[in-house]
Amino acid sequence: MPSHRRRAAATSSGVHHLSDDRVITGLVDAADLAEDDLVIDFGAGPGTITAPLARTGARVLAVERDPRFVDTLRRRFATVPRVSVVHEDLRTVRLPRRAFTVVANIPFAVSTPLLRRLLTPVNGGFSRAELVVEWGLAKRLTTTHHRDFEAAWWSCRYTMTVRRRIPARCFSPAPRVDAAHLGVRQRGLDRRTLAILWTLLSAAYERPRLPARTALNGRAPRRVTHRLLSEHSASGVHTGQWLMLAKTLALDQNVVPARRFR
Ligand SMILES: C[S@@+](CC[C@H](N)C(=O)[O-])C[C@H]1O[C@@H](n2cnc3c(N)ncnc32)[C@H](O)[C@@H]1O
Repeated sequence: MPSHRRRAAATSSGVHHLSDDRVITGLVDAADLAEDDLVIDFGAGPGTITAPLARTGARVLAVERDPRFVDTLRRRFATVPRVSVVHEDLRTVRLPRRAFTVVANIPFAVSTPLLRRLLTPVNGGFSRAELVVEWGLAKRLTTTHHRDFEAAWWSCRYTMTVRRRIPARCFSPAPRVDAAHLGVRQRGLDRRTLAILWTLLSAAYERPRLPARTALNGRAPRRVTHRLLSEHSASGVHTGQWLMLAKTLALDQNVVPARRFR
């Protein structure tokens, strides 16, 4: 699509295309894809990121909701068998069971629904991502203390790193706020540790005003929670402390995690 038409389409649909080649290259390079890896470009638009992803030799799923972009993508990649264009909503499209990577610049409004689909389940194929997200969201995700259960769960399961700040001028048209290139990698915790982690976090965040070690009474031995946690409530506990506690308890066969994971 010529750039003036892309700009017009973007403005009319409120989408912000990446227009800075260094940012696009940074996203694709950071994904470190090997031939035949599976990578998903959610919100592929006219193929800004799809094209360099395809050049890595990986197999690319370009997911796009807007039929005009879907037409563009189908024409542009008609002779590239490694690219499959999927005309679906990223919030509901079926996700692959085999291991996959995500590299995407999606509208800020659907960042959290997408993260929820990728980072919450324990059985999915998702392993890592290089994402463009709103700067404020990136800062909230990469802090070490979390106000809510969901963000705490994500940050215990995945390392999340701001690789760079992306100024608004790197998009066309420019959004009102800056963005971030966020890298996401699985920590590779085993299933029992994950189950215990879930049990601990849900119990502590259910009673957010209590010191976490009090909220955990009955879920974990007091001698361990009192040694590893201070008087802080759930949001005052560092991600590293949650991980240490879960790994310690995973070694104790008397600790039984919540039913959901058994
Ligand atoms: C910010 S643009 C990015 C386009 C391209 N990836 C780029 O970086 O230039 C976001 C794209 O996501 C698409 N989109 C928005 N909501 C979507 C949804 N729920 N499911 C799939 N695609 C969506 C828009 O149509 C648009 O093409």
